[in-house]
Amino acid sequence: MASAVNKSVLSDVAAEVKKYHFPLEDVPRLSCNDPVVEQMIRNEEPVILTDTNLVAAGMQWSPQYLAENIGNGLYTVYSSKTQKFLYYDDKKVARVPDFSPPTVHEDMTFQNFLCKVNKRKEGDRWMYLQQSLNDTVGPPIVRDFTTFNWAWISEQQQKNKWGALTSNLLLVGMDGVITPVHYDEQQNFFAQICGFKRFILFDPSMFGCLYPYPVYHPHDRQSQVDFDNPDFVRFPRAKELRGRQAILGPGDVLYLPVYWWHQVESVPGRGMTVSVNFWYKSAPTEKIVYPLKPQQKVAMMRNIEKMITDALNSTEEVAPLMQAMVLGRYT
Ligand SMILES: O=C(O)C(=O)C[C@H](CCCc1ccccc1)C(=O)O
Ligand SMILES: [Zn+2]
Repeated sequence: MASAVNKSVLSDVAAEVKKYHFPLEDVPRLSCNDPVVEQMIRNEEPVILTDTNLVAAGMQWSPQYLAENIGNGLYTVYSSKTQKFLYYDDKKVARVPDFSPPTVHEDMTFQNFLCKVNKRKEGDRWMYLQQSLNDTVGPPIVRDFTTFNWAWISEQQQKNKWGALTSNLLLVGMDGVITPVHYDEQQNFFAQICGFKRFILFDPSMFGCLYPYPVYHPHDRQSQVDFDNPDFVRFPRAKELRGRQAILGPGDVLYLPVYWWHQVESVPGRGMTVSVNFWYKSAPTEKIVYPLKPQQKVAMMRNIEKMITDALNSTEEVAPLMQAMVLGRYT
């Protein structure tokens, strides 16, 4: 089945995207009927699926269509002085005294968001609407939502023993916006509807090269490494990074396995992007099998960090204690 996005457009987009200091290999683009796909999802390997028809009627969700049909509910719109939208957890801001949020978010109607985007001038803040779909959306959107390919995605959920669908995040970005490299703790089927998104992916074993913020920090799960200006003094192992790239066009779906690092770029010059993700709780670990998977080691490190921080009841004492435990003893 011909993939919805044609190959020559994809190679044009591939030539346009930014180059970074690390090598990238292409993520395979396969039909969801290809038997290899089932194995890749089972093995938690990223793969682009070209013909799931996952969002079905949602393929008509252009920014204009959404403005006309989504109703007058309020949506969370992030704005940033730069193209980067480094996510932060509001609930953890209090614990880091001099934390200055890199973005601000404001609730507004979809129509107001689109109006602000259309009249934005050079030098104005960049804007990115990121909102979980809920029942406040207008009836046409609810109807489109029911046409999603729930049979197919529920089959993936069951076959891989994933937990519940936790949310569908609606993402509407100006072209050029970037979500810097981070990992999530959920399985993700990411559906691209409008425009082109370039994913840079790193497998979970690269945790040591990406230097995530402390777990208690508002930027928990985000890397401290700035790909546009990597500080190889503070983060020397960033030099060892080797990644994968997935360029998604309208109709493409990326299977993004839990704990896999990803940076998401709305390709400049290719129009506003509209995407919907499907976040699922990951399968519970039934039986511990050795050697442990990198994902399990990341989960362990997170638990240990939380335990030590809570037990010390102070963030300043975490590093000295862990250094005393390891330096000169295990290194
Ligand atoms: O679907 C995913 O996982 C993505 O990262 C998609 C990404 C926006 C996600 C925003 C976000 C980042 C961290 C925590 C919660 C929300 C994009 O498409 O720009
Ligand atoms: Zn993410």
